[in-house]
Amino acid sequence: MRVGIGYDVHSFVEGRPLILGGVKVPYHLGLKGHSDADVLVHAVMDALLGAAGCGDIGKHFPDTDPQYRGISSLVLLKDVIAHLNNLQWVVGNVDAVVIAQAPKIAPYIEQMRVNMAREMGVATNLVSVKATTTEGLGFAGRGEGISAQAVACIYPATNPR
Ligand SMILES: Nc1ccn([C@@H]2O[C@H](COP(=O)(O)O)[C@@H](O)[C@H]2O)c(=O)n1
Ligand SMILES: C[C@@]1(CO)OP(=O)(O)OP(=O)(O)OC[C@H]1O
Repeated sequence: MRVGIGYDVHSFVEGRPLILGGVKVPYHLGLKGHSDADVLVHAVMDALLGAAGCGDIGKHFPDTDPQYRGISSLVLLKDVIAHLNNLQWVVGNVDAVVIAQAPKIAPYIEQMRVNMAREMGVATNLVSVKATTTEGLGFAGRGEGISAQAVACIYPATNPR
């Protein structure tokens, strides 16, 4: 069994949708990025890649490559899983936290779990998403952006538990 950690931050901008866990969350601001800037999926991918010792998303999907401009991060997540499966790793579970002062994301968390679990080919109960504010402190508290942290556990395909 191996574990990995992921962390990502994106700043708010006007004129883009806010995509978290593949869900379009209603809000007057979106996140800035080369892809759809889905900070939650990015943290999850980095945790998975880290567990397998395979670097990070910037290595696999460079933000200088036009093919990733505006891409859904769920597509990239599916690619990360294919990469891990090729190396004979299977996902045990993922746990993540979204750190945002606003908007309130609790109503959308179940759909985020469903979306990510579908792309990962695992049961929804193996994908956990939580949310917290920072009680007004720091960049998240000032409403400048959103961060996400994730941990992932992977197993050898030959010994999945
Ligand atoms: N962007 C967020 C932040 C938090 N939540 C939910 O609210 C609960 C209370 O958050 P605190 O930071 O005050 O502890 C938290 O447990 C989340 O369920 C949210 O939905 N969206
Ligand atoms: C996801 C990628 C894809 O080009 O672009 P961004 O949306 O800018 O996201 P970031 O978290 O900066 O990671 C880099 C890239 O892999």
